[in-house]
Amino acid sequence: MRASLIQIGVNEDESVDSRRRRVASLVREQAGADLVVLPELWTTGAFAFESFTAEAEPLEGPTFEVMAKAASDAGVWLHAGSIPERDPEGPLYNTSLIFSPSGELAAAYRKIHRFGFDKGEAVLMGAGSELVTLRLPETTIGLATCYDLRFPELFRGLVDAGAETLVIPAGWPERRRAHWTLLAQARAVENQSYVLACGTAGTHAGVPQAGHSIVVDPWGEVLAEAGSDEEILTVDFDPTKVPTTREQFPALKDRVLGLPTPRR
Ligand SMILES: O=C(O)CCC(=O)C(=O)O
Repeated sequence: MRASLIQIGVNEDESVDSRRRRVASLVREQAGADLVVLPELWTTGAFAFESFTAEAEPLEGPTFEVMAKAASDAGVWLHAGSIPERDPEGPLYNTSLIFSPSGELAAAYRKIHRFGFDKGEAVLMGAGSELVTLRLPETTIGLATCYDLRFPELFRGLVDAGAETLVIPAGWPERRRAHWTLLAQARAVENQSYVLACGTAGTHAGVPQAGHSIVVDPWGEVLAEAGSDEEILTVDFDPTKVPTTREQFPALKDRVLGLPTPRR
């Protein structure tokens, strides 16, 4: 299976519309890949809090339209990263969109763990509440977004729901790049799954981005890693390695569920 992670740069000197068009043409160039992945909130930048409200769009808004077409033009499964979604009856959400090769919306995932503690995304957006997996022809993907990477229980839930390949768009800052790489490998090893984590390049809202998109196999080996600049990271991987790894080293079967919480 071939995946292309498009690590685009988000810089304020490019309008959201031009970026949409540019990204769509990069997606089209990936014809021949099975799965294409984009970063988190790439229309605005994950740290451009001030733009979230102005640039928020309905699920089936301009990004949806352009990305659905790009997926069908390229004939690829497209994880179109996430958008600031405006729910007509609720708050904004950080929502990932996945399109089939015919341009149909196949899944949407609202980020569960919002980043920022008492500011930014954590106060501007609502929290998703549903785990999302999706069967592709060769693997079942499980969805998570950026800060979610810090919460192993989410990934256990995805594995219980059948996930074999964990796909994680992000706008992870350079300052904590070591955590990004370490956690991507940890999630792969502990869940005996592939991890496809697509970061952002450039600097937006004064926050230098880590880039370093990464693909890790179920044994924890890094198959490919990008640098900090714009880059398309293309990798061929064998999805059958997930069941093989889980069979040959069946640690997931040794989980002890429902451990009592310690007394304080
Ligand atoms: O957890 C981190 O260090 C970064 C998370 C983040 O930037 C995000 O979720 O947007």
